[in-house]
Amino acid sequence: MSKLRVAVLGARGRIGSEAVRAVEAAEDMELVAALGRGDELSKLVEADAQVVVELTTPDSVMENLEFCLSHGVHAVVGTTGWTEERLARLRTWLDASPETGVLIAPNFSIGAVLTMKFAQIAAPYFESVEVVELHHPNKVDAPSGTATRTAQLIAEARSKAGCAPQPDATATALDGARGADVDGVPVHAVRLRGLLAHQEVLLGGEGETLTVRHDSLHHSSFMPGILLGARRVTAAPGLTFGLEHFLDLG
Ligand SMILES: NC(=O)C1=CN([C@@H]2O[C@H](COP(=O)(O)OP(=O)(O)OC[C@H]3O[C@@H](n4cnc5c(N)ncnc54)[C@H](OP(=O)(O)O)[C@@H]3O)[C@@H](O)[C@H]2O)C=CC1
Ligand SMILES: O=C(O)C1=N[C@H](C(=O)O)C[C@H](O)C1
Repeated sequence: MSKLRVAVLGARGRIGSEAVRAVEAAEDMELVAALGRGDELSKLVEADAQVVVELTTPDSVMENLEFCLSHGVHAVVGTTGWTEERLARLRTWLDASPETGVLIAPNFSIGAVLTMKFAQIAAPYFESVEVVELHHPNKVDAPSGTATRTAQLIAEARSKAGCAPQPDATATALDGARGADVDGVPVHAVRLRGLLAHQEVLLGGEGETLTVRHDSLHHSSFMPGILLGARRVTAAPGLTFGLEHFLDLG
């Protein structure tokens, strides 16, 4: 059987360099290009890449995806910075390339995907829910894509269940003290040397609390998800948002 022809964009970055090694080690894949900032995207076409793994930065990802979709190259995207406006632009490119698939995964690690699922299940049963994400201090954005997605899923679950807004009697506060408000869910971002990528979802009800915590201790935690995404995206035209859809978690 022929090998899947995979290219990595952001190949010299923290996660990109780990992805290069993972693709090279995968028996069913061939690494056909490993590009960094400044490299010509035309190399993707010259290398006849079937799938691009996009692990660059929020300021680069849109241009890269526009190129991929206009050349019928499927994409597995880990880069953060997704807004409704960006997703709408991506959908117009996908409409023009209906056989091409894009997976955007806020987080490729199985534990983080399950954290989001568990938080979604638990959120309607507690009065209060807050998200705390903790990352290395070189991370470019805050809050993390994972925390934003977690808060959105929590808010959706609570709205569907008809939950009241969360209690919070704060009358005065320093700016930022209550975190960022993502659809009514407070999200707090910690940046600390020594950490990699961690998240806690804190849920509170009368006389009890529940904490769902996940820790990515090494970039290797993201690799099985990236490889799964690359294997599945070629048969999933259009936009898939969240690795859970390829894990049959709904
Ligand atoms: N979904 C997930 O599971 C995960 C997602 N991420 C996300 O992945 C992204 C990258 O994170 P991280 O590796 O830590 O960041 P890094 O800054 O270490 O890596 C980004 C790399 O992309 C390069 N780059 C920038 N623009 C381009 C371009 N146009 N073409 C090719 N390469 C480019 C950068 O080059 P230069 O340094 O020269 O600018 C850099 O080498 C972030 O958005 C992060 O949040 C990270 C981990 C897991
Ligand atoms: O920049 C990182 O490191 C990570 N970024 C992603 C995010 O913003 O959620 C995934 C993970 O948290 C690591």
